[in-house]
Amino acid sequence: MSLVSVIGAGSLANVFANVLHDFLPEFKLHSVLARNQEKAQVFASKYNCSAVFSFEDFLKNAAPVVVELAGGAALKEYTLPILKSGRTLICLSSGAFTDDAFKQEAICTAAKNNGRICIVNGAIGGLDFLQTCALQRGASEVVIETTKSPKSLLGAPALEGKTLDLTKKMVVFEGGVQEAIKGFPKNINVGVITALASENPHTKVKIVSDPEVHSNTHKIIYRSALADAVMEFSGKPDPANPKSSTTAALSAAACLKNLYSPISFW
Ligand SMILES: NC(=O)C1=CN([C@@H]2O[C@H](COP(=O)(O)OP(=O)(O)OC[C@H]3O[C@@H](n4cnc5c(N)ncnc54)[C@H](O)[C@@H]3O)[C@@H](O)[C@H]2O)C=CC1
Ligand SMILES: O=C([O-])CC(=O)C(=O)O
Repeated sequence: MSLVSVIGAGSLANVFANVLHDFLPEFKLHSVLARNQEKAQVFASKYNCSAVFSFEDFLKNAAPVVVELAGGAALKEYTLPILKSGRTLICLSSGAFTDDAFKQEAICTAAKNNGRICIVNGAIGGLDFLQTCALQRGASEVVIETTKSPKSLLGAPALEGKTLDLTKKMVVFEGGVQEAIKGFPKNINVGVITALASENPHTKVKIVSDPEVHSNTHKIIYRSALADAVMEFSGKPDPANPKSSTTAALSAAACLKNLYSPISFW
């Protein structure tokens, strides 16, 4: 049985733990690092793992694979020490890697210490295709259009002081990935990973608020001399947190499964 530790005891961490418990009995949750003590105790007793509240204590005893399901700030704070300890870090809040200096330091730290960073597909798919095409570079266009209901977008820093029309479809953002993740840190990690996997820093992001939708939809348009693709992913918002699609947590579980499996799908 392989052990895994998680950072965060929120919506996606619970989905992840459930999937492990119900469908991947070859894995056992070892520990959870959390901020909210009450949530963490409930999580720890439900999934029979230990709850830890200090990162230093967590790192001393963490499993060889750590899964981040906590947010960009947490990922930035914990990535380097986790990699220095030679562990594998599976991460969801990959928007943190728009900071190029941080990304390069993480890669160097992983390389030096036999650590590993796995950026998962999260709420989308197709990172394999984008990375495959990036081997010959030169994408002429990469666009991601994300559509969510207003309640999935509310609370985003970019919307502060603005009125979001709760009755009409509207474009709430158009621009680059850097600006997008700053303005919508809990909504557009998928935009960052699209840009990273396609190695296209000019990836364009459009975010649409649509009161009529009941899914989080991400449409990726990729064009290059080598191949064109249109990929659209529509996932149900997690009932506990409508900002996040439930499949994002499943994607971390699938990544974990691939890490240990004699057969993997790339
Ligand atoms: N790549 C992707 O496709 C997606 C990525 N995400 C990322 O996953 C994150 C988690 O999503 P949810 O579970 O829905 O959010 P959530 O808000 O339900 O849960 C996050 C949990 O992490 C905890 N947390 C925050 N900072 C922490 C820290 N420094 N140490 C320990 N715990 C900490 C919070 O207390 C909270 O319980 C999102 O913030 C987002 O960055 C979410 C959806 C899709
Ligand atoms: O869950 C989703 O649909 C996408 C998301 O929040 C993100 O990429 O941050």
